Amino acid sequence: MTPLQVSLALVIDGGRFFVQRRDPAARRFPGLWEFPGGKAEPGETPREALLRELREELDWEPAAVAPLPTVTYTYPGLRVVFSVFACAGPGSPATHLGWARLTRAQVAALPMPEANRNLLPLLDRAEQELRKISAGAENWP
Ligand SMILES: Nc1nc2c([nH]c(=O)n2[C@H]2C[C@H](O)[C@@H](COP(=O)(O)OP(=O)(O)OP(=O)(O)O)O2)c(=O)[nH]1
Repeated sequence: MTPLQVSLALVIDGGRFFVQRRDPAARRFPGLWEFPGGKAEPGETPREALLRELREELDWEPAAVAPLPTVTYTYPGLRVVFSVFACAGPGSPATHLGWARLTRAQVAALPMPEANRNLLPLLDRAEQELRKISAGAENWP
């Protein structure tokens, strides 16, 4: 099974994570909550896919991006490799979907796709990794 390459953003502001609600009419995981991101296009690096998805989905560009460990998850008939990045920056993501900024505990209580349970440990590391790469950066925070 060729894995699907998906880039995801843990967008952090004030210790809270940005989540959005999938379309209730979506083919897969209708109405569940998720992190912004999506499938990489052929030839794209995970980071390029991330930045494109954030631009397309949220009209937003992060000022700081920190890579987190990759997570692989196998759904029935679908293997997904998640390239996860902690992101922060000024401005507000804009989406037509329902959205919220929530604490880690609130995110953990949301109905999300199965795979996301394996992403939760990364929420603890996200802020820490961002601080490391943003040390000295002017725009953040
Ligand atoms: N964006 C996002 N996708 C997720 C999360 N968790 C999770 O299992 N996924 C899955 C759903 C999709 O199969 C895939 C992301 O692909 P996508 O966002 O480009 O595609 P899509 O919603 O149109 O989904 P699909 O019907 O094409 O599979 O990863 C998550 O937190 N965020």
